[in-house]
Amino acid sequence: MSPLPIAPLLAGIVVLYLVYKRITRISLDDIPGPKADSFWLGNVGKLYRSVVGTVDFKWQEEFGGIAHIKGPLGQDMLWICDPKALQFIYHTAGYNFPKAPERRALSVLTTDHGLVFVDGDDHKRQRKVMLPAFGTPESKALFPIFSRCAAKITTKWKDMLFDAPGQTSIFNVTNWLSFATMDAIGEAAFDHNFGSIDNQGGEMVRVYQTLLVSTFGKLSDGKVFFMNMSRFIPLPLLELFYAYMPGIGMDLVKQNRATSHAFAREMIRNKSEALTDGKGSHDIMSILVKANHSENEKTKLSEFEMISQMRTLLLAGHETTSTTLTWGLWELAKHPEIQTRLRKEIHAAEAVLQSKGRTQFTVNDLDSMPYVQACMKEIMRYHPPVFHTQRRAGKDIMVPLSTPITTKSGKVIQEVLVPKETRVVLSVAAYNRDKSIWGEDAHEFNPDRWLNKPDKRETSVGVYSNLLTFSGGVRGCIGWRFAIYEVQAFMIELISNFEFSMTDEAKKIRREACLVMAPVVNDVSEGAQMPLRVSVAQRE
Ligand code: HEM
Repeated sequence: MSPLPIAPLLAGIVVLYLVYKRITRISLDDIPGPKADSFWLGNVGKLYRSVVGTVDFKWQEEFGGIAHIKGPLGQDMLWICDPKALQFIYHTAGYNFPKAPERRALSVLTTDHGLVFVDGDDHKRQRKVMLPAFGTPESKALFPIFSRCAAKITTKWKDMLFDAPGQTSIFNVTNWLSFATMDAIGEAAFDHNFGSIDNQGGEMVRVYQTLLVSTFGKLSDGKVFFMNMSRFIPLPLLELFYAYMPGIGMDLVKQNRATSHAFAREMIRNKSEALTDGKGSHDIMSILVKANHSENEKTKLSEFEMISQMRTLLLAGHETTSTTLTWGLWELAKHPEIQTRLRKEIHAAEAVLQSKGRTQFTVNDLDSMPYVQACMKEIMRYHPPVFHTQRRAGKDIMVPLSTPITTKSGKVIQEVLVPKETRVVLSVAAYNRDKSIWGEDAHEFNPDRWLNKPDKRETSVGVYSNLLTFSGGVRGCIGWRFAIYEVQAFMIELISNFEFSMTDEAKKIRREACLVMAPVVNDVSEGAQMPLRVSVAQRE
């Protein structure tokens, strides 16, 4: 047969196939959503780069719990904050809503092939080895370490304030909290003293301190476009590309990788030797090394996976808690009446402690400080460090909604059929301000809401207190217990000893999207900043 008739025949088949696909495709076109800002970036340019929450809150007000948004070149995406839909995606559907490969490739930059990166069976296997280190008793046992690290800041700041006029000065508290939480993760996870507070830095702090801000802050149009379109590049190729890509932030990524790998290798060697000598310790890494030794070959983690877990813990276990504490101190500086009430509760609990001849709080004492817990929860609700998570539909899947929506064609629907491969942005920021859950004052910072909270909620989302701050389901934050004890230990120590107040610079602070939510005064290039006035607190 001559090739000539074959070409039009093939072209005809392709056209027919495309028409067939177009006709039979599941369409999201009837779901209301914002108009795309541009064809090149759709809605995601604004969503990823605006002050955290501003776009989410607007869409939540306008479209409710779900909106059809556009990615680059007209790609269909969904933006979701509806409680039932989130509950379904995180919990019920589980691995049917995996992470998208283009997002996983980004996490390789900072955490290699650790728990944040892996999916499916690999994720199940890694999580099984990790879980024993993050139970309730294991996390509670870390409380004294957190209190000790917090007390180091007290000693340092009191020394610095001793000679300051009026015993008051302006500190960039975010730096100090970053040092302290680095020391805390060092001791808790590796039984290692980074000495960050003592040295006000050190190599490990240097390679972590501005990592997320320099790598993911102020994304250019090109980066936003590439990050989304890279879904069409096979994952191994994409990883290779990122590994050699030059650019702002990439030098730091490479230094971070080299430094943290060297540290991780040494730690794993030490822990394994200690285990062989019968001298196992109780830090997270020792528990992991032990769990990994006793597992059978098929479920074991490789050396590279162990190194990856250490990088994962260093980043996930330090950046998020220091960010939470930073935003918390900002809110307390903005609300002196809340700060004073908090301090009174802590001082009263300290008096009881002393009357019993004790000097250190334990986890059990936290029950006697309900306002500390209420403030911590409100900080976590109001300023979730991880403000979006993203997933892709692994198959065509029906997602239920708590609140029905009216489609563009006028139908009222209570579930949405999500086509396979659709990228979904799950808005932690918007869910945490949902008025149907938190009440009409959801946009106000009000710790009292936790003290007057009704017992029953309709749909419980998230691993902790119906907040989405730690995500939920099969990929919920593994370190949430660790985090709540760490944040409380720091709050108790710092509020007991210091008074925080606003500065003119702090009034300009905005919530910058840098993968986590960083406080920025002027430009991202200046790094995260939280300049607050710090004074020694008075005792009655
Ligand atoms: C306030 C502090 C923290 C916040 C707000 C937070 C938030 C989150 C969120 C939202 C996720 C899910 C991401 C997703 O679904 O895509 C996550 C996952 C994770 N977090 Fe946290 N986290 C915090 C502290 C910690 C700590 C202290 C550790 C460890 C010591 C930790 C380790 C992890 C790990 C390993 C994952 C991956 C879990 C998985 O995929 O199975 N986090 N975290």
